[in-house]
Amino acid sequence: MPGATGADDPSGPDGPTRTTPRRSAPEELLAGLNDSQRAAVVHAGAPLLVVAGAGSGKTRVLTRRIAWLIDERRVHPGSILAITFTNKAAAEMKERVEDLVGRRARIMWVSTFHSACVRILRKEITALDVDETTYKSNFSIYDAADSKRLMSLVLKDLELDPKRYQPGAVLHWISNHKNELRDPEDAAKEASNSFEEAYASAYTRYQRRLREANALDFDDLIMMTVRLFQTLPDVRENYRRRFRHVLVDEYQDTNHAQYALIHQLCGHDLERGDTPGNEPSELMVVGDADQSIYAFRGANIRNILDFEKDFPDATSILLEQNYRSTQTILTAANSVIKNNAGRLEKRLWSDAGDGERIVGYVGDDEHDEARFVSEEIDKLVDTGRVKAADVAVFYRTNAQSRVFEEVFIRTGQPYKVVGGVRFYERREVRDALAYLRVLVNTADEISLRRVLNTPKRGIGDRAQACVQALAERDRMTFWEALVRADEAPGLATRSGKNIAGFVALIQELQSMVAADERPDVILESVLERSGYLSELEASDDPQDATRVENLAELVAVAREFSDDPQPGPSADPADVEAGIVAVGLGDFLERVALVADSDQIPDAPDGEDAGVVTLMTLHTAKGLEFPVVFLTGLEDGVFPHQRSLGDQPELEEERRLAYVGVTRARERLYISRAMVRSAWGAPSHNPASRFIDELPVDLVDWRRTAQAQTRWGRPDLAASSPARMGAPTAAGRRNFSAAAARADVAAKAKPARQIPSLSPGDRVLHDSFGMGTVVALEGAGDKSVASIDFGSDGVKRLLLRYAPVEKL
Ligand SMILES: Nc1ncnc2c1ncn2[C@@H]1O[C@H](COP(=O)(O)OP(=O)(O)OP(=O)(O)O)[C@@H](O)[C@H]1O
Ligand SMILES: [Mg+2]
Repeated sequence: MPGATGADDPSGPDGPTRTTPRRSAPEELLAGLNDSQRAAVVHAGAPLLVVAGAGSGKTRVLTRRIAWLIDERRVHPGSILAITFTNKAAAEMKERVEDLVGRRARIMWVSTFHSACVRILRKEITALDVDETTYKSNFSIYDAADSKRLMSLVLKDLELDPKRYQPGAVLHWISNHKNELRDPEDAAKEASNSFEEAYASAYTRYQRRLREANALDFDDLIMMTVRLFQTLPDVRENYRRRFRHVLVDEYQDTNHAQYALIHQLCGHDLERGDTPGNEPSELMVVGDADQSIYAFRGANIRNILDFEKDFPDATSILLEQNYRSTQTILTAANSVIKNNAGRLEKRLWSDAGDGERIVGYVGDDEHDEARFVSEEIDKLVDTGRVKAADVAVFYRTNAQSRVFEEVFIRTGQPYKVVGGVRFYERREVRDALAYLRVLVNTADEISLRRVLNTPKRGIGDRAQACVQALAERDRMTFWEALVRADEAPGLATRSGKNIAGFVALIQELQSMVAADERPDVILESVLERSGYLSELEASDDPQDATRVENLAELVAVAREFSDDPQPGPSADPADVEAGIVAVGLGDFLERVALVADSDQIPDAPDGEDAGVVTLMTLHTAKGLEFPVVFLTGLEDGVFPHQRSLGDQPELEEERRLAYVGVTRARERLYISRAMVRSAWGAPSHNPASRFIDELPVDLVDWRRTAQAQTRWGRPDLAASSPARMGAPTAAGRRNFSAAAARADVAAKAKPARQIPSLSPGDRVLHDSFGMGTVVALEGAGDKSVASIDFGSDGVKRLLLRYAPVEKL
């Protein structure tokens, strides 16, 4: 009887008393758990590792164990520390425990590593000596933007060339050191070239300025807590005595500093040996090495692989039944992840039945893909068995949300973007649009001021105040005053020069507008000539890479606008009738303003609206589950991400991300990709993601494949001859240019048929013969011939250059 295990546990501060009224019977706490799960819930003593694949109930077990500790083992809730990966997950866990054991659970610590450390440091930091002084307990916490501003000052102090030493890059380097618990001295010792020496001196100075500002950055929170425990054994002992139970969810994503923190808390004082009261705290960690997706933030998959080495007396429990997904979804996930080397094979199974097949779709472009997703959601909701809130749309990078947002805005489908700022609210998108607004309207002072010193070009607040004074004195606009800045009293010569440079930049760009240059071309020039783009590109900060992606997305929006001329939203009906279209920069801004405005509709509050579809990146999706999941943008170069294509470890991390994505789905999984996707420059034609190739063919029901496009493509695409553009029919008028221009783009982008690289045994899809298996190959390059077995159609020898076959 499992309940007996914990009944005599003496570790809780309350002792093994039986007088407290019990809220749940032991059987209630163990209901709905299988034997291995029960074993994990009731386990007492040695460190416990629960390793198991997605959806096997790790989080459920962790939550139940907390309830079990409180209810059955009489552990005081205040002596429990549970660590989750996000604050949202923490809130949910707390709520669930409260449901089980009542309000007394309120005082327990369920939080992220960062929040737990803040709480500890607020109390203890005054005791910690930091370079012969101390922090005050009301320290500030610097977010990424604050840290960056501070680093810019540091680099200026050190007279480091801002072109060679980007604040983001230096911070990223420092962050890596902090995650490894290396202080500035350690970093300096390790520096192997003058570049790193400069970084190390920036690190030293950055820490000093943080301390002077009584501020800590995010990584400091963990590092300082570890240092606190290392240097002040008394303080550490207090926390060891306090937290008799430490539980960590998503353990695979802890980095070294977090790992060290857990060790500090759960170790025991060797000097005192096995004396009473010196027992180590009970530790339980749960995780799945296959879901480790934060290596870029220093997460160390070894932490989970080495757990048994680090804690020699540890107990491991394996969970093998998946309760989340259908067998089809699970088989798909397993067959993707098994392509990673050096992992422990898991036998995850589900008795939820095979369920629906996976649905696949190949869009002409990303709009077609988004349209498919949106229509499919409508259909599902119409059946009455699925609510919009059951549906999640996942993508690899934030920028990809834009196309989905636009289609949902158009169709009136409420949606929320989780863990990301909506596209048109993003700082870089607003900056870029502010530049364009200035070009069209220099009187737009807000936009002008927004871009005046963005990127930094040495036009500070003082200089701006001088220009402002001139504008007021001579009653002109701020822009006019900028043009005549040399007359501004008190303006430093250097600032004057910088202002003149800015004015010249804007005037030069304005001449493009006057020459009716395409908005996308203007936007690209803005980003390049202003130095905005190069600053982001030179940065090592992953956030800046995201910004570059978002700007690429905005350029794509502008290019589409230019390629797809339509009457302006507020055009005169007579102009519309005459087919006059809006193509200028002003028209573009008008169109964007309207989309961006509907973008401001507030999110429906969580859980209150069954009609809201959830959009999020794959990284944000960790730990969650949805009845219906759309996994989009499955293209090599998108997902797996471009960066990872030539790099095995990075590619494996992308594959784990794919595993996370697939395993979020409970009942239905959709996978999709686009033939042509717009980003910088020409639309790119990405091959199918290798993760699609890794799925078993028979599990996917392709609603539309790459080849099918020519046969069953939309009629507007088939009729893509430019000659038809001039003579729209009345019915087709509103959209004629859209379809024609898009078809034109698609046609231009489609290269001559690519010869698929095949090997015997590969499954292929042929336009007329359907599914087949490659049996032999001969010849090379243009002369490659494949013998393909099409079942009842027999074996055919096909010249691959012409054969409409696609590798599956
Ligand atoms: N024994 C069980 N009986 C029925 N349902 C269960 C059982 N164990 C877990 N579940 C359900 O299965 C789903 C997945 O559980 P949970 O989220 O705890 O898995 P997990 O291992 O933490 O997954 P992930 O690796 O994605 O974080 C949840 O809906 C949970 O309620
Ligand atoms: Mg979980």
